[in-house]
Amino acid sequence: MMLLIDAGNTRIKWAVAEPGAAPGDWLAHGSFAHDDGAALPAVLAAHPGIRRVLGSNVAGPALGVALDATLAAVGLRAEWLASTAERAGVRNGYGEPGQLGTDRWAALIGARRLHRGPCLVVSAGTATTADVLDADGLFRGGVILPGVGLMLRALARNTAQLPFADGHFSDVPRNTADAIVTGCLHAQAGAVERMFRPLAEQPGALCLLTGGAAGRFADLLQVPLRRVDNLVLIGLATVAGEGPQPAAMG
Ligand SMILES: Nc1ncnc2c1ncn2[C@@H]1O[C@H](COP(=O)(O)OP(=O)(O)O)[C@@H](O)[C@H]1O
Ligand SMILES: CC(C)(COP(=O)(O)O)[C@@H](O)C(=O)NCCC(=O)O
Ligand SMILES: [K+]
Repeated sequence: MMLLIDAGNTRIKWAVAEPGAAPGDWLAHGSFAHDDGAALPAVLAAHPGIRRVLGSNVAGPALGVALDATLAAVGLRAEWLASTAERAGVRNGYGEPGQLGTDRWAALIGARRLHRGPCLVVSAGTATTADVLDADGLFRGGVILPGVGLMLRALARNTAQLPFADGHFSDVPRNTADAIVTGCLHAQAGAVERMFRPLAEQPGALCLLTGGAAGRFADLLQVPLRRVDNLVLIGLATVAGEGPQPAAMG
């Protein structure tokens, strides 16, 4: 039994799976806040059969140290994914491969497992990322923008008159809350659709959309779309299926 951990900037997602399980076929899964010190011990207590832990952490070394300490208390040592030049059939086109967020790297690996054609891998979390994956498994590059929640908070924090908006999408907004929410959702959907344009003419091109905020703008996207829960964890499970990590870090 293995534990997969996706530590993002807002929260930590986890899943327990048998080695070799189908993508997304978890025995259990969930999420917890960074400051919820009781959550991981509870997961470990509920699944005493865990023998291997694979993780991605983009939320900083302090969180990694805390997670490592909790795991060490039950005799486990996490293999933290590093972004490398090549892994599980995906080649990393970043100028410096190690600079790529490990959650993006894992999501690309998961996407390659789910779809063999050209793919735009979109992760809507704290930040939104849209990453171009070629049909032959080359990650060409991608974009990072503030996620939906961050965009909304930025407007509320940095203006005198704008509230934290709890509005709805509208074709032509006629109140402040709807104007803000609609603007932020257009920004997200627009970035995705613009990044998809170069792929659109290629046969089998698909946008894979994951992340906690995906539901806020999925319906707006005018691209061939597949929603996937926990694509990062699927990528980590794929890496686990390749055997021991070459360079475990953390
Ligand atoms: N239960 C939830 N807890 C926290 N964020 C949530 C929840 N449900 C949806 N969200 C949205 O999802 C975003 C976090 O998504 P997630 O993919 O977990 O991000 P990250 O990987 O950056 O931690 C939040 O910014 C928020 O907009
Ligand atoms: C872009 C990110 C902040 C996304 O983090 P998330 O929204 O998943 O918490 C993260 O992947 C990251 O810190 N990346 C490092 C820089 C890069 O990928 O180029
Ligand atoms: K993200």
